[in-house]
Amino acid sequence: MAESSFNNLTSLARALSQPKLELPELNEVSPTRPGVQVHRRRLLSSCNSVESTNEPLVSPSEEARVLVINTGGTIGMTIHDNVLAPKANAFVKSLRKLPILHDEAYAQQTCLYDYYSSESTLVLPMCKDCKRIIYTVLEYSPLLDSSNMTPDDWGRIGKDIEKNYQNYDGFVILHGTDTMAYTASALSFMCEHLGKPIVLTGSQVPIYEMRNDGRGNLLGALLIAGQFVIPEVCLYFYNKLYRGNRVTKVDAGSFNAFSSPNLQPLATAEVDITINWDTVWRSNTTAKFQVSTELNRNVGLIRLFPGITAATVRAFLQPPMEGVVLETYGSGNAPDNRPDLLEELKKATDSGVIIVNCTQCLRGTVCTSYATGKVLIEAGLVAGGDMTPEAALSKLSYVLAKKELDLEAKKKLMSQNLRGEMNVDLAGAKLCLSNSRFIQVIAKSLSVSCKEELQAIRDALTPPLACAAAKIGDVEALEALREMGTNLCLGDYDGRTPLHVAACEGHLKVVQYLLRHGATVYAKDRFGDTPLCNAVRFRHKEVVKLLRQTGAHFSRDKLEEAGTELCSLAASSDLEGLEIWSLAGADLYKPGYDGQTAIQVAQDSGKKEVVAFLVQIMSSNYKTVFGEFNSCDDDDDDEVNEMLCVCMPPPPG
Ligand SMILES: NC(=O)C[C@H](N)C(=O)O
Repeated sequence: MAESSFNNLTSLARALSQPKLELPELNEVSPTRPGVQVHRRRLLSSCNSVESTNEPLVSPSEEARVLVINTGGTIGMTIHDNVLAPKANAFVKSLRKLPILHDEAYAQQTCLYDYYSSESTLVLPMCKDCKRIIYTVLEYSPLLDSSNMTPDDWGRIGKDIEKNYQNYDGFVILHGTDTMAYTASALSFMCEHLGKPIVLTGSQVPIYEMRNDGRGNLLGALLIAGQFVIPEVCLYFYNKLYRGNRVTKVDAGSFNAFSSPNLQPLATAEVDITINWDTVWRSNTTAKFQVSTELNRNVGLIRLFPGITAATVRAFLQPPMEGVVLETYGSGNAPDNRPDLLEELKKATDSGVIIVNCTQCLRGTVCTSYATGKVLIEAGLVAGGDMTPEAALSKLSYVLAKKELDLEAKKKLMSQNLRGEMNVDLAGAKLCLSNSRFIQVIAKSLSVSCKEELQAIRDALTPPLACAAAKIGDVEALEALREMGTNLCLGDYDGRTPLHVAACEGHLKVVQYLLRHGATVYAKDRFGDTPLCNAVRFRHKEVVKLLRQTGAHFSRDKLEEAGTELCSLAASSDLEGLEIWSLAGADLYKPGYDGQTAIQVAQDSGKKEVVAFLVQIMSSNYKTVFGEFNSCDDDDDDEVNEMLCVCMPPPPG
């Protein structure tokens, strides 16, 4: 494998040295953004209360938006009758007074509250990279101690994320710590084809107290959700970002309350925030994000202990029980001298109950090294690998709710890795690029000795190599790079990913390949552009369609500026441009900076073919949204006419 990958890379290197081949030109693929943010600028200029500060105003392309869903937990609790309980409607007010969590001067200067029409929208002070993170807090009522949470609450969170998915770059869920590992695990399964970060956090001491861990946890979660495209449900606590379905609460009294025993953290927030990109889950889909709130409640956890009676096990496994996590000893062992117990387990699995074998140990995996483990396979249990009991339970709940699957298919899903919750490939650990000859040869010629330097070379070299392969449409080279462990969602020095480059070039096959192998449609380069913006700019219709199908969308600011862009395309009779903007999701009814819509511009300048073209797209968009209308039906005709009246200017006089 190493040899063939090396050969591929050699041919890639050879291809790169051919004179006819052009390396990606930054100017070509990184358009500037004329006419940006007209709407926000208008608001800014109408804002009278601008106080001058020394800080430069940040254009909205350098802003990220995060939705904070506050479900409760200690972070927002106060003491009543000597006990801690959640306090409603106090959280945002208190954040406003904390300069590390809200920059009031910037909010006033940029008319933040007017623009987002929300008093619950706040803004962090400027980040190191001059980025602003704007966050809106959605507070649930009632706020809950997480001991009171149920799967209904998980469903509510999931639905709120789904509803707001397009409007935010990331999501932070404030949650009590007691059941946070369960919620994080459940959300990780419920969120299908996730492309943006969802970060759960909370605290051990309320944010209102002088010494607390809430401020640091919230700040860290916001910085991660706003700055990095980590397409996972994560949990941030005490300077570490974990995969949500790998954590467990291990300490009731420490700020360091969580542990991820079988997977290293996804990121650490020390002097710098360092993301461990090799561990971050990579999306591999061309499907849109959706939340599945169907969960099966007939599931449970039972912990084996010496002397457990068969009667206890039998009672637990009675209908309506459909799925059970059995917490076993060590590497998945149970007594093999207890036929009564094994018989109860066998009876249950024969009658269709799925029983998953998870270890009681904090660290390690279930395997069949012992006779005492083998008996459980014979009893029909599914091996849970290194899953936490929290993850196994919520996975059961999610999988059992899939009505379209039969029992065998459900069991198979339980033993597969769905969201990085288990490691099923411990034996065949992948060849890592830092071990490959290619990198080693370069490292040697640069006299690199230590692992960190080798990694730095790998991280600097592989994204541009992947971008170069994307530029020439070379899927084979990309495959070779991937097989050697390259993370294809990483960007080059300008944050431009192979997907950006393939979108510019219109290489549909490469785009398809990348989307199935870890690329994210939400990657923004240093100019704030996504692959969708690039595909629109270079007019690659099929790529635009595929990116849209995968859930790509314009940002709020881009949608604002679309009106002006559409008017100028209409004025220059650019039908192709109008079509591609419409395919990319621009609203053809959106007025430009002077209040005119594209169709009005075309009408005023006598461009009949443009008017006809726009009417045609608008009516076919209308049919897609509202279904085919029957021309014999007067009511439907009225609806279409009404629609056309809206987009047409009023008759003269
Ligand atoms: N630290 C906490 O948040 C504990 C609290 N009882 C909760 O889970 O809501």
